[in-house]
Amino acid sequence: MASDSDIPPGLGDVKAQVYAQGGNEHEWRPFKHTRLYTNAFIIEGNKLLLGFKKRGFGAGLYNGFGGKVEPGETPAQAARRELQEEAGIDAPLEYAGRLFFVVTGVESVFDIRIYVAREYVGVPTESDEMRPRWFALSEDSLYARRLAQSDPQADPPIPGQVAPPVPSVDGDLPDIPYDQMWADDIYWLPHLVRGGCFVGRADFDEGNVMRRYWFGSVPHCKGD
Ligand SMILES: Nc1[nH]c(=O)nc2c1ncn2[C@H]1C[C@H](O)[C@@H](COP(=O)(O)OP(=O)(O)OP(=O)(O)O)O1
Repeated sequence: MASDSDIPPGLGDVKAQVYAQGGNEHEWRPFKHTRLYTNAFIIEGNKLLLGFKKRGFGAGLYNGFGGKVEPGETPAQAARRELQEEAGIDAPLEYAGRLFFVVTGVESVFDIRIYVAREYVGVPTESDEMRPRWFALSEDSLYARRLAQSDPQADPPIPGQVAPPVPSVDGDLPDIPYDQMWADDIYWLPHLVRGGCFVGRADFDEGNVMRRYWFGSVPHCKGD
């Protein structure tokens, strides 16, 4: 387990096993305000549903479905509402992790609760904010890309990384578009897909560049 002094400020009292970190020559940025957000991912068999963000923060990138937790809501309630609003579907979302992002030019810090479901009800439907699209979830696409992009000093081997490609039933679906996603996603999405729980922080410079980052796995998923 990472010692308390390794856990980045903002993540609270958490016991985590670090599996990726970088930019340690930089200090973590100080922050004043945090704001709660959600982000939800749907996995169906060997497919992952993402949304192309059409407007607002992160426009032009693929991501899960989510947004701000409104007053009076729990994060779990907000996650379900946002999934309905942005993708037109309902799902039994389960907590998977917590991510903390400090972004240049954004005054409050993103404190994001991540959720996942392996079933859903309804038909994924384009909204004003998001255009849903399925991507292929093969071991090959997840881990080969992660290996290719990871910082060699940071990543201990993860079981499954060198698994041969898994034939996809939906063979014509595109691979997960990590080059059109937030730079942190490649570090934790593979954990989410495998059913793991995680915590992490990244401080961003302009242009989707992580200045300092830290991701760890946690043994039990505890969230609200
Ligand atoms: N570095 C990052 N990596 C990532 O994967 N998701 C991030 C991220 N930084 C922010 N997000 C997510 C959190 C959240 O789901 C979304 C930002 O929320 P939005 O901008 O969609 O919220 P809005 O202000 O539109 O909220 P609503 O109006 O409540 O939908 O982007």
